[in-house]
Amino acid sequence: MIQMFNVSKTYSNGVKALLDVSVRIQKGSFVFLVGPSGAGKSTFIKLLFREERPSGGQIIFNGRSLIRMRDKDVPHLRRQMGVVFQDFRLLPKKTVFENVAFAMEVVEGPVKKIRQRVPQVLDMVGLGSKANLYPHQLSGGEQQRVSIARAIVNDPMLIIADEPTGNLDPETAKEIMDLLLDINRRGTTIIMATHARDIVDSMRQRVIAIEGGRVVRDEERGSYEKEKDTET
Ligand SMILES: Nc1ncnc2c1ncn2[C@@H]1O[C@H](COP(=O)(O)OP(=O)(O)OP(=O)(O)O)[C@@H](O)[C@H]1O
Repeated sequence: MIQMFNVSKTYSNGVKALLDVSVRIQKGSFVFLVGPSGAGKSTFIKLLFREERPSGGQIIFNGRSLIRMRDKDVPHLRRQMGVVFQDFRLLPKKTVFENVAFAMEVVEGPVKKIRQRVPQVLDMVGLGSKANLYPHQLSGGEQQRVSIARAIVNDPMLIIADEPTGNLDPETAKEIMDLLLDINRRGTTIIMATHARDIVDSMRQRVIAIEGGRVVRDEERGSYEKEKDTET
């Protein structure tokens, strides 16, 4: 579903955030993106979302080149993706229902479908009874559930999550991971950038490690850090 060929990104200030990155991500997979602060994880994610353009190389999403894609086609691209951030990014003056409905309104979903779909998705993330509350009336974990509901409401092919558990305690983080895994099992591809070593080590999914802008490790059932060589 995603192919990156020799992708590099140099920002206008000369910082080389990514260098010669080539990866292929299959539809339906769950991928962790790990690496130290400043390694290039967020840049990787921004390129997929076409928030940034690469300086070199090629990116294919669902058969289409993100390099050649015209700006007017970017909203259509983004409709196929849901994004989840560390800081939730909910609209504070809208209720839970309205926050999720808003994501459908911006893509001009019909009112009838919105009324049907939003409660369905809120039930799925375990917030069926909190539809009329405002974000400040929710716990951090609940706010992240709203942001996940918003990310999946338009039934995207891909969820991109940038440190989704970064602001949550370990138990709540685990619940959020169970929810993401559940969404993945229903067929949605998930790419998650994280510093959460315990989560990565317990889930044993594909791990792409980036350091200094380069992919230094790519393992099918990987761990947060390179496992020590047991041979002597
Ligand atoms: N808009 C920008 N302009 C200039 N340099 C940038 C910009 N965004 C990121 N960088 C630089 O690019 C490099 C990679 O940053 P990036 O945010 O991709 O790292 P990261 O792995 O996501 O880090 P973190 O784990 O801290 O979020 C860093 O050196 C950063 O300072």
